[in-house]
Amino acid sequence: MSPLLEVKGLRRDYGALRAVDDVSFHLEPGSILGFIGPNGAGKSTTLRILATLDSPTAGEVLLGGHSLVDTPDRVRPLIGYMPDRYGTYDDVTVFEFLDFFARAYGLTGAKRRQRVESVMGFTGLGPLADKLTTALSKGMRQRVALGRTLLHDPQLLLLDEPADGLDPRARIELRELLRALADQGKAVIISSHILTELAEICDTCAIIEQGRLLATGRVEDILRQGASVAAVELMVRLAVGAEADAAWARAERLLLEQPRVARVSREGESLRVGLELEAGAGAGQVDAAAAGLLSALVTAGLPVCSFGMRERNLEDAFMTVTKGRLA
Ligand SMILES: Nc1ncnc2c1ncn2[C@@H]1O[C@H](COP(=O)(O)OP(=O)(O)OP(=O)(O)O)[C@@H](O)[C@H]1O
Repeated sequence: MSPLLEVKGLRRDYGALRAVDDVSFHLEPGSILGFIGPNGAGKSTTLRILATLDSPTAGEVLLGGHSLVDTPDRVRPLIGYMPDRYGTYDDVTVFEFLDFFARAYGLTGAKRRQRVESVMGFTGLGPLADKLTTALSKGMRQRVALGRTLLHDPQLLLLDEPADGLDPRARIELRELLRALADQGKAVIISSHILTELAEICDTCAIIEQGRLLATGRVEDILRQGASVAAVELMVRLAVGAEADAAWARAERLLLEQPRVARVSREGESLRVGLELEAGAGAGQVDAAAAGLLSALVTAGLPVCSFGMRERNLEDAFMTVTKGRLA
C-alpha cells in the first residue's frame, strides 16, 4: 500500500532553537502512529506543520502525493486536526456546535444535517445533542472536539494529546473510537507522553526527543530494540510518616548503586527497576542478574517483600532508546 503521508527531512527553527530536526516518517491508510516524546520534544510543532498551520524551515510533506507546503489548499480537506487545547463556546448545544463547524466546512442542506447526525452517532453524542457543551464532562467535551474533527470526513487525523486528562474509562472509549476510524481506512497520528496508552492503540510509533526522531517502526520492533533491558518489579516495606520520603530515596539510591541497574522508578509502593544486560542475553543470564540483585538488596538490609520479573512495556523501550536521559 502506498503511503498516504510522507514526511521527509522536516525541520522547524524558532530563531536559534531547532524545535524539529530532520524528521522523516510515513503513514499508510488505516494505521495509527503514536508520536511519543516528553514536553517540548517537538510533537505539537510537527503536528501543526502537518495541519498546515505552520510552515517548515526545510523539508517536504506529501499528502496523497500532493505537497503540503506548495498546495495547502489542495490537501486541507484531507486533514482533521485536533489541537491539545480545544475550546468550546458558551451557550451552544452539542448539535449547534457541530452544525456551526459543518457550515464552516461548507456543508449545506440535508447533507450537513446528515453529516452532523452521523458524527454524533459515531461518537455516541446523540443523546446529548441538546446539552450545552459547557455542561459536559471532560470526556464528553473531548468527543465533541473529535466529532468536529471528523465532520468533513478527512483521511488523516492529527490528534495532539487527546488522552490527556481523561479518566481510564474515557481513555478506553477514545481508544475504541480511534480503532474504528482506522478500520474505516483513516490514518491517525496521536501524540502523547502516556506510553502505555499508546502501546495498546498504535500499530507504529515514533519516539521524538529535542526535535529528533530516535526510533520509528512497529511497536513490537521498538519493544525489541530495547531488549537488552529486563524489567524487575519489587515491593519494599518502608517507614511511613515523616521518614517515608528519605527511606524511599535511600532505597532508590541503593538500587542505582547495584551493577546492571540502569534505572529505577517508583510506582505506588513498588519500585520498577531496569536491569541492563548484554544484547541477546538468554533467560539464564536474566535470571542470574535478577538473583544477584535480590541477594545484594537483602544483604544490604532492604526489606523486600515481593520481587519478580515483569514484561517489558513501551516505557522500558522508551527509556532504553532515550538512554534514560528523560527520566
Ligand atoms: N511559536 C514558538 N516560538 C518559539 N518557540 C516555540 C514556539 N512553539 C514551540 N516552541 C518551542 O519549540 C520546542 C518544541 O515545542 P512543542 O510544543 O512542539 O513540543 P511538544 O513536544 O509538543 O511539547 P508539549 O507536550 O509540551 O506541547 C519547545 O522548546 C518550545 O518551547
